[in-house]
Amino acid sequence: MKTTDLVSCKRNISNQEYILTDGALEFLVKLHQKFNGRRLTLLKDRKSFQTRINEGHTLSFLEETSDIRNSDWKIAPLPDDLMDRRVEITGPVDRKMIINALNSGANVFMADFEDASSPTWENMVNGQLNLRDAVRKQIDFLSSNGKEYKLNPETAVLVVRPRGWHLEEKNIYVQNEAMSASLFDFGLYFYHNARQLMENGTGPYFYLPKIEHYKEARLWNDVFIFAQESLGIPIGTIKATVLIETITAAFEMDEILYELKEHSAGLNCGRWDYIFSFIKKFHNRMDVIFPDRHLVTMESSFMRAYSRLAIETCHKRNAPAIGGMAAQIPVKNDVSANESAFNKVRADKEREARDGHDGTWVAHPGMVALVRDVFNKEMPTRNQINKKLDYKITSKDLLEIPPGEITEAGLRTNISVGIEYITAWLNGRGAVPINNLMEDAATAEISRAQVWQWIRHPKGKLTDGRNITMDFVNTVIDEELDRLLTKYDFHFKDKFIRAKEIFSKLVYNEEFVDFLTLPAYEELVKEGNRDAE
Ligand SMILES: CC(=O)SCCNC(=O)CCNC(=O)[C@H](O)C(C)(C)COP(=O)(O)OP(=O)(O)OC[C@H]1O[C@@H](n2cnc3c(N)ncnc32)[C@H](O)[C@@H]1OP(=O)(O)O
Ligand SMILES: O=CC(=O)O
Ligand SMILES: [Mg+2]
Repeated sequence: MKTTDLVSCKRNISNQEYILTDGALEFLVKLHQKFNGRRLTLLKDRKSFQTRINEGHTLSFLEETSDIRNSDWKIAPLPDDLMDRRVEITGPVDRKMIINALNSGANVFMADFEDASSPTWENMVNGQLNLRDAVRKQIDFLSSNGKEYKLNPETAVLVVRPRGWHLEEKNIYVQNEAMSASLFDFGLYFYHNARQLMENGTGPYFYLPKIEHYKEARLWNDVFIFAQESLGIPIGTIKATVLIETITAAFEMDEILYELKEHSAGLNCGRWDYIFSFIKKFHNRMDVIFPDRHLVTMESSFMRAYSRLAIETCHKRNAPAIGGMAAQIPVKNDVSANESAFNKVRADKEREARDGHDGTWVAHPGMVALVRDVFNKEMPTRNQINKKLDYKITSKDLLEIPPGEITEAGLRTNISVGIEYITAWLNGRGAVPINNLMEDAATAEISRAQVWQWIRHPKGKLTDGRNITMDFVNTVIDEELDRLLTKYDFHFKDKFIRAKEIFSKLVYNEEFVDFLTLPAYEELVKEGNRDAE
């Protein structure tokens, strides 16, 4: 039996044969056979740890790894093209957006299979095809309005973010198991492009999302070693930046850098998932409740503490600490709202640069020049890793609850944004502008998690004293759905209704659902299968 006979592909779309070649499938099978068991065990560990937290266990820095925190070690030296990352643009793996992002003037482009992408089979396969073409500098695009897109001579350094460990790619089965989405995204990009990237003078670079424990970073490191050995590429060629975007990972920053040290390209503050993770991990705790979403900002003391701890930890280990995403994007046809959006992004980036970040993320090409100017002023050198800091952050600082009120407007926004975002996701878009803000899977997670918590928490009351009951939420969901249907002139009505059902289940389900993308993905798979019939 050939190795490729072990794989079955549930969907068939044009051109997938250029990505799912026999060699690539063989590589995916090997990754699956070697690492999927460990992935599943680590996911079980996440569940048992959640049970412990539900029973009252609080987070603290780990005893078992104190040697790693207290001893002197550094990550391996970084390649030259990762030394200056002052502006990093992110975006989905859409063909036009890849070209725009690579041409945007940013130092780095993070091509995102994760928070910014809806994982339809079409998006995932075409994303791989687009990246393959981009790496070979053979990517172009003609839009329906006749605008032509091609790469500039100088482009951003490409970094790819595969999906997180919790997700599966249900269109690919190895024997009777669905493939891990992380191994699928990583494996295909690495297999097709690692050598070409090296010939281009760069390398296979990754962002790693939603890690909850240092052993999950160890798993990635072992995947990297195996992948490099399999293709005969020197160990340490892969470089990966880990997003610190779960509350548990905030207590294990040193450990995560240590696990990946020959492959590490530092840490990034994934602020939106971090807020979500805090609410999720402590959803059962009566001393934890967050106010309206817009009141939880990087100025909130627990968020400032976390980003400062990331910077301090990285610099101690000679690693870059990259800042996060301000959600403001340029506002069309409203000069003062546009100015306000730019001012907010400027203030956010000034704080990050002054605190010691070595670069940061932007959501939109229109923000690149602004953020570059801020970092040029605040950071005249290629990075500021040499700035060794001692912010003296404690567990208590990381766990401080942000103060503030819960309002009816805040509840309505969460419900409306949640339903509108899930609708876009079911339509194949993973990042969308809503109310002049970038919304993606991470920001939408906060919205639905807050509604779940406010319904159940004794302090889940509006400022005027009304309780946030299921009945009240139900009424608001119906009203917001009607408003959305009218706003979109009843286009995508079926999708809105499906999104409302998914959102409602997420907030009514007694057990907190780990990720909204899990039930929403089931819907995508069902729809894909229907289309294929
Ligand atoms: C929490 C996190 O994980 S953050 C990281 C994940 N999230 C993201 O990456 C979101 C990235 N940003 C985006 O997807 C987009 O900016 C959105 C959805 C927020 C707004 O997109 P749009 O409504 O299309 O913006 P807008 O109409 O102003 O775009 C103007 C042009 O800029 C392009 N553009 C906008 N954002 C990007 C981007 N991030 N990358 C590349 N091109 C972009 C558009 O494609 C458009 O190009 P065109 O003029 O050639 O047609
Ligand atoms: O991935 C980034 C985040 O903020 O979440
Ligand atoms: Mg995230």
